[in-house]
Amino acid sequence: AICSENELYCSSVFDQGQLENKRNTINMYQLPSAEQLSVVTVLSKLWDEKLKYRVEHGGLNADEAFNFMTREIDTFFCTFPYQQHFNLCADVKNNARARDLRTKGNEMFHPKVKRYIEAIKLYNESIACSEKGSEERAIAYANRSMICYEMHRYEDCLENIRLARDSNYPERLAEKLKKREENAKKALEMMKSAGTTSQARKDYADEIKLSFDAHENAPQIANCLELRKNDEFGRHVVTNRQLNVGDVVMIDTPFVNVLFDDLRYIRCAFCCGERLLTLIPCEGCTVDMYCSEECMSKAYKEYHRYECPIIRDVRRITTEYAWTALRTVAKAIASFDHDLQAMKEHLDGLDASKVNAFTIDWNTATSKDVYSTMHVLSTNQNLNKREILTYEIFVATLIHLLLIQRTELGLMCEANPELRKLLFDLVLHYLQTVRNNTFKRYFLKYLTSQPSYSLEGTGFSCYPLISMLNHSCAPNVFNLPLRDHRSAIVVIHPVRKGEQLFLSYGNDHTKQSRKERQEELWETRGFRCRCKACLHGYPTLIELGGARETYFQPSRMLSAIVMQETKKILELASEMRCYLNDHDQKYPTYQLCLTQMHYMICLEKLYGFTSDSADYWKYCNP
Ligand SMILES: C[S@@+](CC[C@H](N)C(=O)[O-])C[C@H]1O[C@@H](n2cnc3c(N)ncnc32)[C@H](O)[C@@H]1O
Repeated sequence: AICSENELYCSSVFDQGQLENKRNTINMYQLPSAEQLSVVTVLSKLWDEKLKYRVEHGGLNADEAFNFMTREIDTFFCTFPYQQHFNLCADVKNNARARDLRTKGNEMFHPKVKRYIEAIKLYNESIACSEKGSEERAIAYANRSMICYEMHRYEDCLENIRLARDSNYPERLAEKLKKREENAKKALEMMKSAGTTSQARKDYADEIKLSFDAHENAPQIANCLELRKNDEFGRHVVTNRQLNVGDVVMIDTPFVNVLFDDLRYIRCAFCCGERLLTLIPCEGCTVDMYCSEECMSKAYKEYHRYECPIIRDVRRITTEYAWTALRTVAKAIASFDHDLQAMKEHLDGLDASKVNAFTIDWNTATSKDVYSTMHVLSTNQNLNKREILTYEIFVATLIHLLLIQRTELGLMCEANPELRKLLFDLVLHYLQTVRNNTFKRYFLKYLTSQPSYSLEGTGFSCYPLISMLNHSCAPNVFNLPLRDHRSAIVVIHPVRKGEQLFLSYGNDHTKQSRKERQEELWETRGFRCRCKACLHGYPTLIELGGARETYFQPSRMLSAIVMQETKKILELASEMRCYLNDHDQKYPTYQLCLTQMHYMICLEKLYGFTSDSADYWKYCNP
């Protein structure tokens, strides 16, 4: 209903061409759904009617414009029926919906269909929607055990049987479950005596380590790295010794991590591990699922108590950037033992010019110290287009209202306007830092159609140390997400003593033209790139002579590497490393660029997340 109402609303305000323009203007937020679009369209109307005219014709300076926009948006929320318009409502468990989802799962499980992975995802959603201790939940667990059995995952099958019983599995069906349990135990015994295991077998390299001694105050940084500052790049990291391809110079732990929506019923919301056969639900919302009670309790303690009552609405109507900002606020408040006043005093005394991830002593750092390094990340607010800033104020106002209305923060701020304002400032601040300092994490997803793997996003992460690295469209280091949540910075192009380390923020000269990169970085991150590739006009891979198919079919390129055993990939990576070190002066050539890409894929396979799905498909249809 909201979609058609919204389209109706839009068509009364804009013609189709204008509407397209609005969508494009804010396309860096990658707004895919009609519900998210409705935020943009409401905002567009507001922007066109009031803000744009005043901001552009009112002769307002930056501060005045900011205050004017904040006031106007505030007034808008006081008068506009936004609750109905955005269909905002508390997230409650719903057994009828859980039953519907389970029925759809059963259709996927049917012997003629056998789409087990789809069935499991539907059962997981059904479990997330069902009430605690309900028959709906118990049956969904039992159905999941049935699929585990079919996939020869007997330990997971037994775990689901246990979960079903704990959730009051109905007596009338108990016999069926008992039989399955006996069969699973027998099959497991047989496997054990045959020396095989029913669970997925993993083939990974040993844990990655720093290639040099660590900094005295920071065990996660090689002691050759130094933080500098200049007008051109702001803060940046240089090396005081030569670095070669393969050197590992940082291993950073993200301050926040969010999982993308399409993985919600496949991976743990806290540790991001792929656990689709045994996920358990948060009891407060229908959004997050976890691999264990331990992850669930850590998530709740670290951030979820503030997210739980609002996350479904926030996810529905905003974007990944907004969820990441919300999580940052929640984690920040938790770092101060949920004492907003203490947090305010800390922030009032914080000298942002003196604090960063290189100045604190990580050996003794408290959660407040770590939080401070996040708080001082750059925002580029001065460079932001006014329209983007308006969008951010709009989303911050919406999230702030939801936090006040539905979480314990409402009570904390009730009698204290200063704390209420602090909360708004924090949401807006993190919306801006997140856009500037967030990095996408990847995993190798199994593709049944090839069969092979492709690199897919798992979610967003924001790091204290990695955020000090600037961008280059021809980067010399690579951000490698590790399986334990952390990320390693690995050299992919030799860096001479005194030179700066550069990451790619996702815009590489091999894939995009200079114009495309410049525009995208300006739109999404708010800066004009002045890297070597932009200054010297480095060509794309296709311009360098690459065959179109090789480039546009990365999965084929991947399969040759990724389907190999770990030992073989280690050998390949070693050969590639030598080639990249020996020929760096010739960069960029087709062979060097391609080898660099292949080298990064080897690292992903050796140290990153790989989809477990490869192990399931032989028992079912894609
Ligand atoms: C993740 S932060 C990097 C650290 C940042 N220099 C600082 O002082 O906090 C990203 C910001 O650094 C600046 N930056 C990064 N790469 C750049 C580049 N190639 N050219 C110009 N500015 C860049 C931009 O302001 C960008 O928004």
